[in-house]
Amino acid sequence: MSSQEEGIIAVSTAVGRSGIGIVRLSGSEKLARFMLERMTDIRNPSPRYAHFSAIRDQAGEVIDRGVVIWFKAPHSYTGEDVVEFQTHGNPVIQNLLIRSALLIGAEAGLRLAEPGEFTRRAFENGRIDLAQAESVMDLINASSESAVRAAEKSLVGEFSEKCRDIEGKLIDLRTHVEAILDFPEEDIDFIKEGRIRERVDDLNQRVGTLLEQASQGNMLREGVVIALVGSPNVGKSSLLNSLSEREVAIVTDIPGTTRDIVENTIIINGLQVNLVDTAGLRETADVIEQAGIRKAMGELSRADLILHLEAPETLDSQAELDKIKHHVQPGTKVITVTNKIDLLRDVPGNTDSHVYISAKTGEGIEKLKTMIFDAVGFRNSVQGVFIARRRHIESLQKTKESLEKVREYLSQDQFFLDMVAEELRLAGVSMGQILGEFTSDQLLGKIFSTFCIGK
Ligand SMILES: Nc1nc2c(c(=O)[nH]1)N(C=O)[C@@H](CNc1ccc(C(=O)N[C@@H](CCC(=O)O)C(=O)O)cc1)CN2
Ligand SMILES: Nc1nc2c(ncn2[C@@H]2O[C@H](COP(=O)(O)OP(=O)(O)OP(=O)(O)O)[C@@H](O)[C@H]2O)c(=O)[nH]1
Repeated sequence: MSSQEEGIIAVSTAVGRSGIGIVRLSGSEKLARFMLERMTDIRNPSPRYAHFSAIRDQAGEVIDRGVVIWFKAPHSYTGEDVVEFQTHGNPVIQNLLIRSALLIGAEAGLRLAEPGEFTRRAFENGRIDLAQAESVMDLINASSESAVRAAEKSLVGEFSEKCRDIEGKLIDLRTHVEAILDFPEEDIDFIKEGRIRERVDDLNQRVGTLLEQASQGNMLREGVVIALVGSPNVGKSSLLNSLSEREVAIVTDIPGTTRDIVENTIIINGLQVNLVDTAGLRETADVIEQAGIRKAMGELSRADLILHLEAPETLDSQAELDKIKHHVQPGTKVITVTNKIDLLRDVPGNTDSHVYISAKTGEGIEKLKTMIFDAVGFRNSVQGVFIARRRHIESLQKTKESLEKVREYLSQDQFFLDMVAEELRLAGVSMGQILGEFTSDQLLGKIFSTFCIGK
């Protein structure tokens, strides 16, 4: 286990006042013991024992009394020696503690941690792979219960395990193919009887399933953007509330209530939906409103779906819809929603792109949810969703492309086994990239720099 020369320290809990706040440091055993001796009254530290002790500054003055835990390498989060100072949650205490720790420990190689550096060390020490490291941050940022569950699965390594399994199978298969290349007479049946084909198909299917689960996971992570189009008073805020798992918007009967709320995030059955309310997009001379409009326009261009909301008394919003369509990607799906059907005597039947609802009574809301999920490709019934990132999806797609190429080679009467082997190698490399096996320092830097300090 490569223990680094430098030790790092940071506040690991949210900065602010709270019941308890944790400052932690990670480094060599020598540093950990030295810091414990200088900053606490603990004389015989036991690993993983919650010592209650005074925590002292460089002059021996008590800063606070709290729980101090020493995690002895390799049994810690980073795989190095870790010391946690669990104090009262006050930023003044934490600053004092860190300042003293740096004064005491700088010569022994202690410095402030950079964002994500604890987790980066955990990765570099082989405690977790890159996909797991990324899921730590995804877990912290998860905004729905489904996203938390999916991130937790990735963090314990369920996603990584599937990737590693596929990577291993790709290597086995390539090794086999290369052996045949070297000794053609050895296992010609392997090719003739199509057993190689079987294994490629099996792998392709596994990658496909994983790609589906990862895509769902990425949607849980990033959410989707929905543009809401509709005349004043059609019931946008009411719709938002009935779609949402909690009350979000203010409902009034004064037209124009939502004028300056241009964005709203709601959770629908675990999916984070960023709703851009285009009511705010009316032409205006107001500078502040214009700024809000520009922001909304930026969001709009990424819209995955347009919800076009009408009410029986305002079936005239076609022009507005046409205007919005100019600002989104061509081909963005549109669902027309007629609200307030509780006021109608006859309600027309739903179609694939038109649904009749009442935000007031809740009628049609479930149907609308289903239509939204269909339109954006979210299936909250998919089992075993892992939190995943675009980076992972791209790697899985590359693996799939390579496997498709192999299938194509194999379907020809004559093919070159070395080309098959090479494509299998490429497929394996793509899988390894998910786990961080061949990741450049530059990419690692980029990934960990988006973490918070102390993580
Ligand atoms: N107080 C505290 N809570 C925390 C963390 C922490 O660092 N400190 N974590 C930080 O993110 C998370 C938990 N992550 C952790 C991961 C591994 C180990 C650890 O000591 N692992 C040892 C022992 C395992 C065992 O006893 O079974 C090991 O893996 O060998 C600790 C925390 C969330 N809660
Ligand atoms: N009968 C009936 N009234 C509704 C329904 N949905 C909303 N309303 C009423 O319509 C009025 C406007 O609803 P809001 O949700 O504030 O409409 P809005 O589109 O957000 O309005 P602005 O943002 O102000 O343009 C309120 O009085 C609601 O109670 C519905 O399904 N049936």
